[in-house]
Amino acid sequence: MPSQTPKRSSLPFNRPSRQPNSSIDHPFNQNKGLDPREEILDLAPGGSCVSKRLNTDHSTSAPLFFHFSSSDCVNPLNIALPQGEAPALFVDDVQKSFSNGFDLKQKDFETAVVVGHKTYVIGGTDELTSSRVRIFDKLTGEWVIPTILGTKPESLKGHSCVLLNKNRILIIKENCKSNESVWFLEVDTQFIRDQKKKFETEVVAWSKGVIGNAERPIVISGPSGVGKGTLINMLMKEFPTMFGFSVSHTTRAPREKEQNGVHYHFTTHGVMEEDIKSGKFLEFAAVHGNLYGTSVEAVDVVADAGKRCILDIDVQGARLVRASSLEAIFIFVRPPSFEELEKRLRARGTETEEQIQKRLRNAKAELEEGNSPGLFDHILVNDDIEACYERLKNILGISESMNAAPVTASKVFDLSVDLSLSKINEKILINRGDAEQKVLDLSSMKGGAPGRTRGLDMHAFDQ
Ligand SMILES: Nc1ncnc2c1ncn2[C@@H]1O[C@H](COP(=O)(O)OP(=O)(O)OP(=O)(O)O)[C@@H](O)[C@H]1O
Ligand SMILES: Nc1nc2c(ncn2[C@@H]2O[C@H](COP(=O)(O)O)[C@@H](O)[C@H]2O)c(=O)[nH]1
Repeated sequence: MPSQTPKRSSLPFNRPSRQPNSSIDHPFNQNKGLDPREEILDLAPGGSCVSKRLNTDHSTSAPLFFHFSSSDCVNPLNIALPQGEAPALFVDDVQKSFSNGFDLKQKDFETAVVVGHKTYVIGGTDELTSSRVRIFDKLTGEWVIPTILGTKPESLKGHSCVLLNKNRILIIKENCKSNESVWFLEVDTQFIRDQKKKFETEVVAWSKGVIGNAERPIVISGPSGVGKGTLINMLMKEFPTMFGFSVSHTTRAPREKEQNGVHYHFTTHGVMEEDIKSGKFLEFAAVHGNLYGTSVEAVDVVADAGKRCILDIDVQGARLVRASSLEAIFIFVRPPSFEELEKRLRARGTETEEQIQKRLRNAKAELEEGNSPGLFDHILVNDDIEACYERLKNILGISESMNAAPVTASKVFDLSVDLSLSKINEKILINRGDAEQKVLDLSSMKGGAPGRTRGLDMHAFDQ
């Protein structure tokens, strides 16, 4: 993959490429983040609801602890909890009645969290199974393997969990850097409820937590040939550390000089349809006779690189993203006239006459759609390219001086083994054995599965 964004003049088309090691932020979530009517955490101050493996030494008989010590973490077994120390249960025990107390067994790398009548068991006994998810349904007495959406953590060997607002489980990975440690498993958010209807199965979805304040992604739409790609390339060239391009999938054939994985992920109808069915796409649409779509991963890659994500998608796709709550800024680019649009499309020389006619027919409908109330936040007329680019930068609130400014990265901590968590309102206290306690602040949390959960802050306890 080339390490440079192709220069505008170097390609007969101007679709930007993804810049390796550049980025943006965010995935969206289809449930528009948390429902503002719901509290993120509903425990009384000082309450805790923690599930963790007590000992991370794989070679020893380490018991798995489930703590039931608040109303937020339902005790499905109706065990009378003693004052003080919480009871220790084990994953294998979940399906038993527990009428005679607790059977103590070892299970490495597994934790369990109870949500209503379901117990979510996260992890397994080895590297391969360490991020699997199983559900024990107390009503049916059966184990269920759910459909799992989103990008899962590579390995969860050693982790602690806490239930948030009865709809998502916060998982802190042990023994890694803080920027890799925060994960969410959504179990009953609006997104999960929608997906359950679609898949007609149990569904859970992973979402990686992003520490720091990522800027809103940018969706740029407009008719073919209007200059979207040209403007995006200018932005990425001037601000290479600030923006990253969401590389779409398409079933159209590559143009000369277009590279797979850089300008598009070129694929076939069959493969793309399968991927759509399995929930890999944030949005997709049939455009000019081909399928185009933005995968969840395409946006995540940019977010993970710490950059602001730019999506170049058609109006149908913009509508879907608007509904999905990516919480993006939506910009529609118009040509100064229809004649000028046709001139640019022909001058680009990338389409056959038949394709140009099709694109021009579709442009008429898109120009109408661009006026739809509530869809686009900004309309840009691309007359003179330099003037239009200046207006785009104004919309995004950026100036040349920002280019020199260092990217402010959140401080990264090492998270040791043997963590324990407690939650106090919207803050999670991370106890790290002898090391300094950390606080994970969820009060500005946004986004969520199937993409990233953003707006998190982690700092030392006394800050
Ligand atoms: N303001 C402008 N004035 C004149 N030509 C322009 C202007 N903006 C872009 N162009 C040219 O118009 C052609 C189409 O631009 P571009 O490829 O960026 O369009 P696009 O909107 O990304 O198209 P598509 O949706 O098909 O990818 C290119 O050859 C580009 O150099
Ligand atoms: N809905 C989506 N539309 C997309 C996506 N990627 C590109 N596009 C739009 O398709 C047309 C044609 O692009 P071209 O590269 O064949 O000229 C253009 O309007 C793009 O904005 C996508 O992922 N989803």
